[in-house]
Amino acid sequence: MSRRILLINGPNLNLLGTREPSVYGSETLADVVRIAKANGEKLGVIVEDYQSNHEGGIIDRIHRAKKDGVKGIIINPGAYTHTSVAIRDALLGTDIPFIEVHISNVHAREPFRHHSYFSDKAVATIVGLGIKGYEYALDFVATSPKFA
Ligand SMILES: O=C(O)[C@]1(O)C[C@H](CCCOc2ccccc2)[C@@H](O)[C@H](O)C1
Repeated sequence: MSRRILLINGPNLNLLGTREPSVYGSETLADVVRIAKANGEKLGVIVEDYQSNHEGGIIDRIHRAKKDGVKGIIINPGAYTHTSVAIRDALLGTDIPFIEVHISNVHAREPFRHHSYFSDKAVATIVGLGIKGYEYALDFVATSPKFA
């Protein structure tokens, strides 16, 4: 059975491509998802996607992932990166390994973006590579024994 991978994007990432192209590029979230699903086909994995502007919605989707047999999560928590113990707890509670992705280099931005509630528990954190970061994350999640 194909490995199931869940791609989660947090608040405001639905605005990708519409504002701040110098920071986040001009591609849209639909582009990110389309590319991920296409790459998933090539890699022999199933990519499910979810985006929410609401913390509880993200938490509920993470809870469902365990029941759904998801083997790996790729998450860009958006601004919840810097605030959400609740989403951290949901991820840890599922025992599903995850990779954290940020489009921008958060470490080169405002100080409040330098801390993540996720990085210390992530298998890896990819920052500053634009939407390519999602592709690199998927390549790893799809092939690493850490996500088998
Ligand atoms: O660099 C990233 O991927 C971020 O997770 C993006 C978040 C912002 C989500 C995207 O917000 C947009 C707002 C307007 C236009 C496009 C994106 C930001 O709060 C994090 O610090 C870093």
